[in-house]
Amino acid sequence: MVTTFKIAVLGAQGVGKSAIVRQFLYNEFSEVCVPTKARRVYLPAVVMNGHVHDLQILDFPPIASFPVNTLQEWADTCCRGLRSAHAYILVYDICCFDSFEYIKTLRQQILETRVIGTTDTPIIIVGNKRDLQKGRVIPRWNVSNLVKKTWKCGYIECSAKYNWHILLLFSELLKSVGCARCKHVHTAIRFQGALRRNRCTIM
Ligand SMILES: Nc1nc2c(ncn2[C@@H]2O[C@H](COP(=O)(O)OP(=O)(O)OP(=O)(O)O)[C@@H](O)[C@H]2O)c(=O)[nH]1
Repeated sequence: MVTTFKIAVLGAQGVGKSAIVRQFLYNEFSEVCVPTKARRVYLPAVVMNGHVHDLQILDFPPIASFPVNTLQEWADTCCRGLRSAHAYILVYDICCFDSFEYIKTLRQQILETRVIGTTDTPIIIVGNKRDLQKGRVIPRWNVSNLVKKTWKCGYIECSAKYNWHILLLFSELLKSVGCARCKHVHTAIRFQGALRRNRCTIM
């Protein structure tokens, strides 16, 4: 049986959302900053412990706010598919305080506006640009403590530039989505590079 997991990647402008997704899917990184103008949809598949899982990764441009209802979601083409995601990756730049404030607000909006019964949708907080950690603005311990203990969310720091912890991020996410057969997902997901690349489409 093939299961599809819909993953929404959100964050302020320039924090590295697209870089994370592209590093995960294509093992590539670009220093060039190309702002995301419209929502991009990638449809890769991952093989985990011998089972194929379809992923729908949605790379969103920065959004003004999380849509409060389906009507608002559909009125804004950039937001489509946001409310029905199975998991959220909220990315901030460890060198930019405002980008952390942005995801803080977004997380609160997600919790307040998601439909009843879906409040257990996993949210993973990602501190990107770990390679620039000399410019870190909030101590790692403080963020990690807040995110894990108070928010009860996963916390991972990564560097899309150096492909550091990118695989870990997606494997942790899939585990938290509740993929029952994914106990050893970290090893198995390494095969993702050989996946159906032709099915990765940018819409
Ligand atoms: N040093 C460093 N630079 C990064 C990293 N990830 C992304 N960047 C750079 O940050 C800039 C923005 O990256 P994007 O992936 O376009 O960021 P984004 O969040 O998708 O941006 P928008 O779509 O405009 O919101 C680019 O110049 C990237 O090269 C990282 O891990 N380390």
